[in-house]
Amino acid sequence: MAFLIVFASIITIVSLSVLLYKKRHQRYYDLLKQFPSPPTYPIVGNLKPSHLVIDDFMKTVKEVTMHHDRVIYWIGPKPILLLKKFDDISVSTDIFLFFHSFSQWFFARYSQIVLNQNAERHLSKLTQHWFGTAILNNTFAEWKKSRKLIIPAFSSEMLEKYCEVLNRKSSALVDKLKLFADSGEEVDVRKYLLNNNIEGLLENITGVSIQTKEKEIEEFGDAIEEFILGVGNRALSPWLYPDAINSMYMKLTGKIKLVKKLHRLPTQIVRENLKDVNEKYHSEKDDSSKRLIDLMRKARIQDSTFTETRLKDELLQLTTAACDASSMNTSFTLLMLALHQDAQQKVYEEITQLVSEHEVFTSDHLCNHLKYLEQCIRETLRMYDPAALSIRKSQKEHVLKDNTIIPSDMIIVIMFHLANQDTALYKNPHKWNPENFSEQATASRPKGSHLSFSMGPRSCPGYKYAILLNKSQIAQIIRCYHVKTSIKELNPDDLKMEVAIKSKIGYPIRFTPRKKTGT
Ligand code: HEM
Repeated sequence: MAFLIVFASIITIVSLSVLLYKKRHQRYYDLLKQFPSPPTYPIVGNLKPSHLVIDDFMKTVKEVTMHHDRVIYWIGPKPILLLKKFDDISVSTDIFLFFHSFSQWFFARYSQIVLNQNAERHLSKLTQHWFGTAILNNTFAEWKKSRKLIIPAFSSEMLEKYCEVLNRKSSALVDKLKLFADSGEEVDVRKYLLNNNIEGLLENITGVSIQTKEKEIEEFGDAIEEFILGVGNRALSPWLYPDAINSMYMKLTGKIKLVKKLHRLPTQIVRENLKDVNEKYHSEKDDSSKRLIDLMRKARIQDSTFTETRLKDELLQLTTAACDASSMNTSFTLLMLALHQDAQQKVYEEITQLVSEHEVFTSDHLCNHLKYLEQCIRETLRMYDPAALSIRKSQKEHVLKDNTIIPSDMIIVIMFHLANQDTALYKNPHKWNPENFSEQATASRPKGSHLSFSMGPRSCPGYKYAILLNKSQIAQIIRCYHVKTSIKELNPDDLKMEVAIKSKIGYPIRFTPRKKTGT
């Protein structure tokens, strides 16, 4: 009798579990039917061999999303939702949308705005092996702490202080380019910009010049570039997802050396600045400083989860996010100014009206002036996004504006780059036109529709720093040099999409001293 009762109980529990599992997943699969999908094949789903080539990734995304704003793409049995419409993904501050989303939340406990709700990045674990664990790839709870640590270091008050270093570094960059200007040689500027950005950011973070570490900066810059390529490759190679296999692959291919190179400089900086943390902090008696290194010192004392290793990882991830993206944007903007001589002349006139020949740029110049240059920078960001996409996982169901429901537990690829090319927002989205960011044109679009820095809780904390840095570099270069390029135009086929949109043909620029040309 007892046996029968146990047996019946087991059968009931198993049956109920299966039923519940089916019920839960039934809804998931029913909801997927709302979205279009390309024709699928057994086992592989929508995956084709050409889709796994990193250089062709942009073609794949465009091909898959060509006819629909929302598409389900099957990688084998795993569905991924691709979104490219601003309305679906962004957090508009428009009053109508605010009330719309509030009523949705109030009545349905859902929200249609993906970026506002999904703070967890998907595939974060794939980077931890190389990149440590910090703001970009930590768990939700730990990410919140990282963000709290970093945000005050990029407040408006701190940004004003950083401008002196930015201007000094940009001036050093102009001096470096003189070598190429004298020889008349065309040069790919990106590498110089990346190293210049690293030097400036680390000086602003620590308050100490790291100019003496030229070799280490160069090694770090190379490692950042190699790392970004490696992560893109791993994301497109599911067989490398298990850490053990990836580890073996890295050892066999010698990529393990890259990890050492990537961590060497941040480790040195954290060790030099945070050893004897208690004495240093107390002796300085300055607990109001918002410089990142001081915030890190305080965090080290007050919160045991901020170990030396974690702070090193925070520094590594922040520097990587900041310097690579900014160097891409300055490179593309210089290339655009070289291709659009009329815009370059306008930028030059704006600079010469603001400052005299040898006058040093101030924080006021960078923060409050050079509006046309800023339009050129923003338009370049829109067309050549340094962060083209983000991958999130929905934590709960989301109701979109037209009542379509995104299932919970869904991997969502948010295509910032395609959202920035929307014909509903920009008349001629594939043409570089700084007037897209004139005051009038900006006011005519919904607020928050330009997504190059993302929106919502995981948006870029360094966006103002990025604009100031790029303004400082370009203003100083254009004041001294006339820029030209041998490229006739940049076609879609000349571009590739890693995490960033990049030029396959580089960023070749010829610098001619202004006095020689008389312009
Ligand atoms: C042109 C330059 C830049 C662009 C286009 C850019 C773009 C972005 C975007 C789109 C995201 C969010 C990705 C997502 O939603 O998943 C992001 C995140 C981030 N950016 Fe930037 N960024 C730039 C420069 C900077 C700078 C200068 C800094 C620091 C000084 C910085 C630090 C970060 C950090 C730490 C995150 C992660 C935020 C988080 O996960 O909460 N970025 N950036």
